[in-house]
Amino acid sequence: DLSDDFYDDICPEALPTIRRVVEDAVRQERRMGASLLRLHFHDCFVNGCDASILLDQTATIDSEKTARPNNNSARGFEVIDRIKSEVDKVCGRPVVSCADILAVAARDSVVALHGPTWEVELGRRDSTTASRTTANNDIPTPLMDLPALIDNFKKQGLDEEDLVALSGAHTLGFAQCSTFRNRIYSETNNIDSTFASQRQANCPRSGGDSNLASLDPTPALFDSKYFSNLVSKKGLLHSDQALFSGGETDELVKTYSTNLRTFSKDFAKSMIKMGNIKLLTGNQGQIRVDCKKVN
Ligand code: HEM
Ligand SMILES: [Ca+2]
Repeated sequence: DLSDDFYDDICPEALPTIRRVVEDAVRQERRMGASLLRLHFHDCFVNGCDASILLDQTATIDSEKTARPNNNSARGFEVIDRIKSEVDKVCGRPVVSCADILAVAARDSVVALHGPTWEVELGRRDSTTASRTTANNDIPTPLMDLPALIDNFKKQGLDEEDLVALSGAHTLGFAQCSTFRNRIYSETNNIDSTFASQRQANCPRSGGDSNLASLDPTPALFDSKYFSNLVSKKGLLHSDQALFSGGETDELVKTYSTNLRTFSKDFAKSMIKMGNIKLLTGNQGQIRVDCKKVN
């Protein structure tokens, strides 16, 4: 249903415009690349990649923005709005969907932070609904163990290799103290003790909930440090370390920890797969004029 040349005839300037705005935003704040990548993930895991995450709360819209995984956490919405208005301007009319913008912005963000590129399949349409409940239920939590993560991804049609490769997105960006406090204070087995005390310095037992720590040592560079960190028991989230904790994904983590080329190739492949979860196409849904609301 999708094709990589979907906008070539109707608006050839669409993709270069998205890239320009993303590059601009990442130049101003490198973390924005991570945030945009995560938005696409949180969109796709809730009823497919249909830009449902962008809808604001109304009498009829059950906004996902305040769901637990997104509230005070998901960011980059203003950049998406800027992209949408520039793209609609250059195209002369609203022909590019918000869901496609999220998918392309995620790819361009990875590229801007020196990661791999891939062809984004295009032609997604935007939803007319959102679901806070589904966001709460279907987006994985940082407290999950390996079997729960595998199960969670399986429900989206993604396998264990996708889980490991896509978790490698945590080579970019930051997490708040509240998401890893339990790990650095209460876990003893599978955590490097020096790493735990270093992280405790900026994440007290109580308070400082939103203090940030980077998910790997190089949060603005797409590299394999996330995986080498896991091998040395320095994963920040419980769910990160779960991928290297004596289970069936250990071998793949080890492979990625020393092989950026393999990780990059598999990441790109799994991003395409994630970007194809349960899409609206053809005349389903709509092309929103304003990504924040239904037409
Ligand atoms: C495997 C299950 C996953 C869990 C449990 C998880 C959980 C989390 C948590 C708790 C944070 C920190 C949020 C905060 O403190 O505000 C985070 C950040 C992030 N996640 Fe994940 N995540 C997962 C998979 C993914 C995937 C598949 C992607 C993208 C393909 C992704 C991309 C990111 C990025 C880029 C950040 C940093 C965002 C920023 O700095 O703004 N994550 N994740
Ligand atoms: Ca990194």
